[in-house]
Formats: sequence, structure tokens, C-alpha cells
Amino acid sequence: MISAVRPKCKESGHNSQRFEMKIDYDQLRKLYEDTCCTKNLQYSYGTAGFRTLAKDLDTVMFTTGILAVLRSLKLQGQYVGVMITASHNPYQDNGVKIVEPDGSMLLAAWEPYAMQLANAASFATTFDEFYAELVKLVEHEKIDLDTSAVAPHVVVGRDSRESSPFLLRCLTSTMASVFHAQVVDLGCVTTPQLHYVTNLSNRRQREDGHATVATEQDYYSFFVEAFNELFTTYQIEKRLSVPKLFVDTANGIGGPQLKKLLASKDWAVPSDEIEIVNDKSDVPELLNFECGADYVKTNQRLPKGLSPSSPDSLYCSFDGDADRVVFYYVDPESKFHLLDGDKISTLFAKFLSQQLELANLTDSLKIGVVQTAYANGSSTTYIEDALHCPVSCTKTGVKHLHHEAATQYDIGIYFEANGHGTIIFSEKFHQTIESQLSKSQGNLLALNTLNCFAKLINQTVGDAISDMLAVLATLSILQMAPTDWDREYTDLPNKLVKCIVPDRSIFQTTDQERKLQNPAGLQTKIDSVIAKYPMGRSFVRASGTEDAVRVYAECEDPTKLDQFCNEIVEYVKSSV
Ligand SMILES: CC(=O)N[C@H]1[C@@H](OP(=O)(O)O)O[C@H](CO)[C@@H](O)[C@@H]1O
Ligand SMILES: [Mg+2]
Repeated sequence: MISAVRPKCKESGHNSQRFEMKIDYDQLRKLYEDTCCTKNLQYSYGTAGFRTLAKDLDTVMFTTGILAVLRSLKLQGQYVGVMITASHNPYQDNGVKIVEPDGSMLLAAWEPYAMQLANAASFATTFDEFYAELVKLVEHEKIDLDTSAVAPHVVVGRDSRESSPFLLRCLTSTMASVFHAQVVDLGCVTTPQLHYVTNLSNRRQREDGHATVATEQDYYSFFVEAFNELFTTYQIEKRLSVPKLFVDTANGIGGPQLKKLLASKDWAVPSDEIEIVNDKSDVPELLNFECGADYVKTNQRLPKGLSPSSPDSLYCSFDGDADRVVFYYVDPESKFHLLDGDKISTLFAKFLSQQLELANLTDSLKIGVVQTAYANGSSTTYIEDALHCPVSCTKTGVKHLHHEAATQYDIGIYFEANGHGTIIFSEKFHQTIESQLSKSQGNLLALNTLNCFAKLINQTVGDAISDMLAVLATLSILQMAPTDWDREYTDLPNKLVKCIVPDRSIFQTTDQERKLQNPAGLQTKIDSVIAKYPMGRSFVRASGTEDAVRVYAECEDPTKLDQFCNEIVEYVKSSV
């Protein structure tokens, strides 16, 4: 196995006498030289992993493959997931992110390693410079590279982008040949499917002691069963509460995957009640083009391929890798109404609070909603005042919301306004429900509902397919039409704009990104503008994914909104 042990990295100046890299140095060198063609680009691992033009990703794929293997070795060979995707970005882009064995995002402490390794490969003038960085990381994390005892396990998946098969080869090139990893290639899957399969594979390995990797099929069976169980519990005669749901899958991977789910032999709802549009995942340049969740949310209009049908119809749009969903409908006056992440959160909060109350569990289980500063102020007021649920605010980025939901609540509902989110149910929740059900105590219908619902929602990450099923089930159980859902509260008029500035890093925030600390004095000016507009709220922060500063503003009077937002933008521009 160890065909050549590098003699203590002499050439790279690395002088550790303690450490031996038990890997095939020559093989690694050859693969590095063959694969890492993109040089001198600075890579950064952000909220969305690495993401840029696909043609510039060979080097970063190579190093990310190595990092995933190291992460698995660090975690005693558990399955680590890697997803190749650039979500809602245009078709020329691609990206990659690593998933922890439990299906959550890569541990924050390892994000800098991902960057160090990628930038070492990008800027190194010789292979040994890169190798020295790799040795440093392995040493620092005390990773045992002797794979004869524990082999690393990696699950890889990709969305439907044309560039993905090539990038997959860059990613996996060293995994088996240098690190003796067991690599499971799921092929084309949605991002949440990759998270789910990674989590399930590890649970199986732990519980059964055997390494049967989970499959995409397990995903369909699990969620179809949970959905059917809810429908059976309520004796809903296999019909949705809306006459028809149109699903825009952004010409991405969500289309074929949703079709597979709907084709499952156990799927109960008649096939003509759900119609998939924009499902040309085999035409690369159509991906996210004038369609998908991001397009609909940003432009507040129907995507390409959809025209208003009956007023009761409900529409939804996924993004390119199907980890986000937003809903919408068109009223009889042809007006478009968006039901975004805030509306999804509030629908679930209303439904689950009711069920908790019916089950008489409001004192023992804590339900709460987690939002970011981008949540519409009306939604926050509604959750607090009408639903009497606590609300937390975190920084932008799903990992912050997820962490808060998982640590602060037994039912932690979180959605970003853009439609990315899920509900996390605590261990205590499961134990309480199970114990009540086993004793046949209390309101069995409510207990069963909570039990089924907790299965229907993907516990690892926001999932367009699972969220969509959960919304359909909720609307059907509550017998609500899209208009009833929308009527629960009315959004404050709001605006989100991008400002291009020479250096966005000077915009430093505090208070969950709601206040600026820097540039000095700017927040005071923003506050003086806000004070002029009734129900006014505005904040400014640097984007984590784009080279821009985002300005958000909302106020009561729609006719004043542009003026309000412009005043803030002017202050931002004059501060740099
Ligand atoms: C206002 C907004 O929508 N911001 C998005 C965007 O983050 P920024 O840091 O704002 O660029 O991309 C993130 C990753 O996809 C997503 O989590 C977040 O909600
Ligand atoms: Mg996405």
C-alpha cells in the first residue's frame, strides 16, 4: 500500500522528525501535476462552499477531495459527503461543499483548512510547497494516514451541470488511488439528497455495524411513507387542498428527482395534481434561466413556462440544486403573490403550535422560529403577537439558523426569506412523543401528527422536495387555500439592493448584522433616516457570497420605500 514514503519533506523545508506521510508521494505528485491547471486564483470557502466559474475549479476540486478524505479519517472513517453544485448560479458556474457525517455543513473550524489547501495548490510554484501545506494540516489535526486500520469513506453527488462529470474526476482522483478511500458516487442528486444519504449511511454503519451505504431510493421511500402516513391519519382522500400544484424546478436536478418520487409505487396523490415545469435539466444553458426560486423571489413574478391558471392553483419554484423553495399564486386580478420563506415558517409555526396545544405539550416542549434580519418585520410581529411563539434572529447563512434551531428549541423552525430552511426536532421531542404514544396517553391524533410531521421534514438541511410535501400536507390538513395562507399577515413593503463598493470588508456589523460598527459614523446616519419613516427598518451588511454590500429597507408606506432605500444607499456610497 505504501509504495513510497516521503522522506520527511526535506525539500519543502518541513523538518518534523516525528511525522511520516503514509501515502504514495509519487502518485500524489503525478495527479497534482495532471489535475491542478488553474493557478494564482484566490479561493474562499464561504456559506456556499467554494463557488466560481466551472473552468477555474480543477485545482479546488483536487484539494477538496483530499480534505474530505482527511475529514473522514479524522472521524474514524465515517462517511463524509461532497456535493458538486452552484445552486442558483448561472450554468457557467459550479462549486463544491463538504458535508459532515451527520448531514450538516462542514465544521466551521475546518473551513480555513479547505481554503489553505486550495490556495496552497493555487499559488504553489512547486508540488513540494503544496505538499508541505498538506503535511502541516495532517500534523496539526493529528490525522493517522495508515488506512490499513480505518479506511476513509466518502459519498459524492452532483447536480445537473454540464461541467460536473469533469470536476468529479478532479475531486475523486486521489481518493482511492492515494488514500485508499471507499468512494460512493450517487451520480446526479439534489443537495438535500446527498445530505440525507450521508447521514443515513452513517446511522446504518453505527446501528447495524455494516457499511451498507444508503441510496437515493431510501430517500424516496422514507419521505413518501411519511407523507402517506399523514394523509392516512387524517383520512384525506388522497387529494390536496389545492386543485393543482405547479412546480418550477429551474431546469435543474430537482425535476428528474421529483419525478422519481412521484413515480414511486406507493405515492398516493393522483399524478395530475402536481405538474412539473421547467424540467429540462439536460439543456445546460437553461439552468436557473428566468426561472427558479431566486428568479421568482427577486423579480416577484411568474417564471418562464408558467402562465396564470385557476385562481386556487398554487405554484412553487425550486432552485438549481433543490435546497430552496418559494410558493406563489396569482389572484383573479392577475396580481402575483409571493409566499416566501417567512410565509413557510409562519405556516409551520401556526400548525405545529396548534398540534402541541392539542397534545397538551406546550409546557414541556419549546417551539420557536429562527429568522435572519432579512425576515419581513410583519412576519416577526405575527409570530410573536398572534402565534405567541418566541423568535430568534441570527446572522445570514443557514449554518447559523440551523445551529440556533437545533440548540434552543424542541421544535426549531427556521427559514431564510429566500426559501431555504427546515424544522429541527430535538431528542427530547422524540422521547416525549414516543413515550406518550406508547402509553396511548393524550390526544393521539395530535401526537401522531407531530410524529409523522417530524419524519416528513428533512432533518439534515433545507430541502425543496421535503418542504414542498410538508406545505402540501399542512394546507390539506388545515383545509387552507393559498389565499388563506397569505391572509395570515401582510408583508411590509420592502426592498433589497446591491451596492458595489471598492472594499466591502470595511463594512463590519454587530447585533446579528442589524447594526454597523464600521465605517465609523455610518450607523448613526442610517438611524436618522430610519426615524423619518413610520415602521421603518433598514440595515447594511457585506454579502458573504458576492462582491457587494446589501442594503435592506422596509417601511409602512409603499410610495416612500424607494426614497427611504435611496437615502441609505447614498450614505453607504459616500462612506467609502
Ligand atoms: C439576502 C440573501 O438572500 N442572502 C443569501 C446569500 O448570502 P449573502 O451573504 O447575503 O450573499 O447567499 C447565502 C448562501 O446561499 C444565503 O444563505 C443568503 O440568504
Ligand atoms: Mg441551493
